[in-house]
Amino acid sequence: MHSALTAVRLASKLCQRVQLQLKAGEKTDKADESPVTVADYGAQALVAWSLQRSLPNQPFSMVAEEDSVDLRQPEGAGMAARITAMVNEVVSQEEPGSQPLSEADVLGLIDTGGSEGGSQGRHWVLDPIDGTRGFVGMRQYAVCLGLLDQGQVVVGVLGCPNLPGGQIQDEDGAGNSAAKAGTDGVGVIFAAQKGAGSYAGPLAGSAFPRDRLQLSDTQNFSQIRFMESYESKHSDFSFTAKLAAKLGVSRPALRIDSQAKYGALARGDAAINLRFPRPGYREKIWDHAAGALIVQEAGGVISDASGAPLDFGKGRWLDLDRGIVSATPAVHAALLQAIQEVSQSGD
Ligand SMILES: Nc1ncnc2c1ncn2[C@@H]1O[C@H](COP(=O)(O)O)[C@@H](OP(=O)(O)O)[C@H]1O
Ligand SMILES: [Mg+2]
Ligand SMILES: [Mg+2]
Ligand SMILES: [Mg+2]
Repeated sequence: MHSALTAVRLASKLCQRVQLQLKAGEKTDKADESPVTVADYGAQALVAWSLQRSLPNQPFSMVAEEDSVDLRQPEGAGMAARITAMVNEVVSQEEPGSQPLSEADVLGLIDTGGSEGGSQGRHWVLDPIDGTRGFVGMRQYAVCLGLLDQGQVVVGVLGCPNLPGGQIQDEDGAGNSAAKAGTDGVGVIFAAQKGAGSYAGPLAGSAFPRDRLQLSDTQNFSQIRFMESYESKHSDFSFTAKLAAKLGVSRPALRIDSQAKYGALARGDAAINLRFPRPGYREKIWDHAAGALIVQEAGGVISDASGAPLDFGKGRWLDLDRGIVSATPAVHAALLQAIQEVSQSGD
């Protein structure tokens, strides 16, 4: 757990620096049109560096989102050099006097994330920046690190540099309008260990997060609200609006990027998190592993749209029925019923 916290904090530091100085040329679009920035790559390299340094005698396997293929093309050379410089900036602060990493070292660290994962052994699961669109748009994003042991998530850590330390009261408080990293009270780290609970605390510093998160269940649907992606292309907002109406939830949706939603759910900012991608979209394990444990250890429930638990031991992807829903227990049960009814009504 200590190694995971350290790795996430280092990567978050790099992301915060880059978000403040983002330049248009440093963003490229991947084949699926999702963006990737120097910070995604840099954060992935730093997490791999930090974990290997903290745990030198353990076999290292990591399932992570990014790889160095584009950086090894001639067009990627400038970006690779800049990533190397940024990673070295953080490494030299962490380990003064150390030999700087070469570009080949950094590309090699990024590529340690190519593991297939699975139901055997231990594998780190990393999304170096979840919510890259939010990161580029100066909104929410999260550095997400999980540990799989025999196919089960046993550790989950989320670094959320732009998340307010207190509960989000309204949409504006969600930090959607501007990055406020470094401002007083902004920047939260969430951590969970299987069987040992979920905790939140300040991202800054190095203290173990101390606030134990325990969800209180409710059936009062007129008071609760739900969360969903900020990006309409990531989830079907018309379906979620029907679900909310069916449940009697009348408050407007809280739309924020990334797994910061899972942290926000675990601490009670909202009672439901809904995600219904277009048909055919395949969910990746790094988009949910860390957040799922944080929700469960706080007393929440997460499943696919038919109620089946998420299986993180099947490789890099999740196999599931339509969407992913998480909520407090009674609300989750009502939600599954509402999903059936709204789906059957066909309108
Ligand atoms: N068309 C699509 N439908 C659903 N999810 C998508 C998508 N395109 C990208 N995503 C995923 O949605 C994640 C962000 O989730 P959210 O909408 O909650 O912010 C992205 O993570 P990355 O930003 O790590 O690539 C990406 O994996
Ligand atoms: Mg991405
Ligand atoms: Mg992601
Ligand atoms: Mg990502």
